[in-house]
Amino acid sequence: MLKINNVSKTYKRGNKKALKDIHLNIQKGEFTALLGQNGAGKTTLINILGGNVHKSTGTVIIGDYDLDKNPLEIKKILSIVPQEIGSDYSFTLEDMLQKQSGYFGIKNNEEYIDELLTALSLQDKRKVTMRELSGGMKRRFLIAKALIHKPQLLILDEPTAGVDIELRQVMYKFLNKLHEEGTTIILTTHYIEEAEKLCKRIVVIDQGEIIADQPKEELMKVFSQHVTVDFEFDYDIPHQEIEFLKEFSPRIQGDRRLCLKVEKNGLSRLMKMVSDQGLNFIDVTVNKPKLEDIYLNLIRHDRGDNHENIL
Ligand SMILES: Nc1ncnc2c1ncn2[C@@H]1O[C@H](COP(=O)(O)OP(=O)(O)OP(=O)(O)O)[C@@H](O)[C@H]1O
Repeated sequence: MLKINNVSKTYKRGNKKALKDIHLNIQKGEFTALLGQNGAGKTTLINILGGNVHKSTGTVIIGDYDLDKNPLEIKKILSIVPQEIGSDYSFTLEDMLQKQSGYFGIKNNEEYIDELLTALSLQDKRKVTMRELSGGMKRRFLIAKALIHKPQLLILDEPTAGVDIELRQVMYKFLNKLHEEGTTIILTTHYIEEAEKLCKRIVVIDQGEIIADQPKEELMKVFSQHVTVDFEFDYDIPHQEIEFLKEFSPRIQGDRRLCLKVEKNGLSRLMKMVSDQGLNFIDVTVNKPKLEDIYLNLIRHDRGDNHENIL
């Protein structure tokens, strides 16, 4: 569905290399998360796909079309929900969706407009103008607008930023339904648990490069060889008292919580060491890594950051 080959982008201003030789191949029907810190290059990549930024090198094929040769054909099968909420403020939602249908040459689209507004909990806002919507409603409306021509590939750039939890659930349900119906979806988000919940494949981009690209389950499996063990104390932990735990990358949180990283099969050895040493903790929890931990680990590793340990 999407083939990105050797794509790089250097912005003239500041001679900034925002993307460095990106390769990405996404199959029809996949639901992919594109994760990365601020400034990683996600929006640049999305803007290239949307034809708003010219790539410096490389090729992009969407469906059967080359972005450089058939941009108009691509507009029919790709839709991007942008981060910024800039839209025409003086029309009602219904009017805007009618106009958008007309733009794609679709007539008598009332039924689908109704379906979209209902699925995104906007049915009672159809006669309301954009100006009168809250930020979260505007975001949901942008999704409706992007879907009016039933695109095969939908890219959402942080669709749930600033949307409250309940309405995020409405959006998740809707995105899952689209995925089940066969739409290929790429989602960027800063809510990692959102990617964990929705997406089947995780792509991590850092400083303009793809540093991870794996099915979510595989990524989680590789990293779940390790668990974190948190010991809680009712006194401030002196560093010399935990020197013997050096091999478990100790971190102290808030003076009284000691976090250790341990291989799953090393758990009982750790517990024995702690007990032999007579460490006087009041609580202990064992946590499997979440996607968020894995993601932070990948990014830190890529940057050669290793300031996790305290000893
Ligand atoms: N028009 C531009 N001119 C010059 N540099 C730019 C331009 N747009 C983006 N950049 C730079 O390119 C890099 C990648 O930016 P980009 O907006 O793609 O990141 P991002 O991953 O989308 O970040 P965020 O999560 O904050 O949206 C950043 O260093 C940014 O400062």
